Amino acid sequence: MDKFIIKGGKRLHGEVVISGAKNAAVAIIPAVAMAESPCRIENVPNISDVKLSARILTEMGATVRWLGKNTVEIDPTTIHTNVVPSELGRKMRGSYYNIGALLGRCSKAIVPLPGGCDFGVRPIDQHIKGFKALGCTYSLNDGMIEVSAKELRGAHIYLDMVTVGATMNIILAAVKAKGLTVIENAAREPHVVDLANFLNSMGANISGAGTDVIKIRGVEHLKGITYSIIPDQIEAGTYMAAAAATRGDVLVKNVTPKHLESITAKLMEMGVTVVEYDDAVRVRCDGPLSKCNVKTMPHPGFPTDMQPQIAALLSIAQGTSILNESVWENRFRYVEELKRMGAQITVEGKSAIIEGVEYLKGAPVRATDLRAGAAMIIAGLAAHGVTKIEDIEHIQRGYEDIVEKFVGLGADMYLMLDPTNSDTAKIG
Ligand SMILES: CC(=O)N[C@H]1[C@@H](OP(=O)(O)OP(=O)(O)OC[C@H]2O[C@@H](n3ccc(=O)[nH]c3=O)[C@H](O)[C@@H]2O)O[C@H](CO)[C@@H](O)[C@@H]1O
Ligand SMILES: C=C(OP(=O)(O)O)C(=O)O
Repeated sequence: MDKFIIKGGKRLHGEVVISGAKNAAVAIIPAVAMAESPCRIENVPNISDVKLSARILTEMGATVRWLGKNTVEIDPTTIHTNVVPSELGRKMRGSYYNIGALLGRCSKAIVPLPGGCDFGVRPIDQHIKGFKALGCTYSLNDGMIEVSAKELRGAHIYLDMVTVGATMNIILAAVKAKGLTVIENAAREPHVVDLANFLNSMGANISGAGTDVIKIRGVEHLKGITYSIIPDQIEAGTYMAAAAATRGDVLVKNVTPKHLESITAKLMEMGVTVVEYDDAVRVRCDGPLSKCNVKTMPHPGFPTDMQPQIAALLSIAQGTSILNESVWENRFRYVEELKRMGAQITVEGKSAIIEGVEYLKGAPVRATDLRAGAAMIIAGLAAHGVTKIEDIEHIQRGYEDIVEKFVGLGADMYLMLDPTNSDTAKIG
């Protein structure tokens, strides 16, 4: 089993360049299927979820060419099927965006139930409700979702809860539907806006992305374009938290500071200095961290995808902090791992009560999911002694060159390859 080995206690310093946003890329790549000519996508994060998204299109007949590490050219005109291969689609969450994109392309999609991080039940009923409102029929056969329509028609859709996935999937399905679609109670995350900007550049007519009412007027044609994906808010937040945890001084480059405001606000409440520039933030921490209460919320609230990382930080802050998870039923599985390192955390329902300790101690731990893994890295970097992190394939779903980036900041960290693991080569 491949592992990350971290010898803690090094103060991070220097500069780190943030990659493109995973949760934008995994929607934009399937969306290319609707274009009538090739698209070139730039600032694509080189991570396993994105490689899978591209492989799905390749398997469906698209011509996919990587031009270097972070640019991909996709010719969708050769796609010859509306079926997403089950063994690929099941491995990631964002594969569900193939439903909306294939509906837009050919009014029919057969896509496996998606995978992704395990937070308990992750329903997609709001996606289905949206597709039905647009005139689709739906069935589930052998783990494959089948959605089709004779003709997609615009509709007024009220989402029962703020959901990123349903908002983006309905946008995709509605872009070429006849007439006007209105999504109420829409998600406002930066990746929702990025998808809408991408589609509008192709010729779509979407307004209101970034607010809770999004209007989509159907168009007949979408053209191929060149587009650059926004920086990853969560990757940036992870390096910000790591800088704070190690009492470091790090310039986090290629970010949109506006997208980081909720994270910046909490770090500052903890006593960290954060200076914003046009497309960078400098994070410096000299003294002890103070306790702070955090509640995760849909954007512009504090992102749930930063919840484990902030827990690692609060574990070594002075005083008792309350961390409340309001998006997912069960996103505290990593707490048992942090406790192996000496963290004092009690979970009560959807809250974690964190009593800060003076320092954590290195230990063998598991990355129970993607951001849980990021939290283990932050804890390991700040801890006394050596931390060995297993199940790192979760981390590689969402962080490009994570070892190289942390080593560039002065971390003592390396990837220990398991020679018997044949998947290692594929992660790349
Ligand atoms: C690939 C991707 O972009 N993943 C992100 C996306 O996941 P994902 O799109 O799966 O998350 P949602 O925003 O849809 O889920 C938010 C909440 O709504 C509930 N819900 C959602 C859909 C639905 O049909 N029914 C329903 O009940 C979920 O159980 C959850 O409690 O947004 C989450 C919330 O920011 C992030 O943690 C994930 O990183
Ligand atoms: C939960 C996440 O991803 P996914 O929805 O792809 O599992 C995440 O990015 O933190």
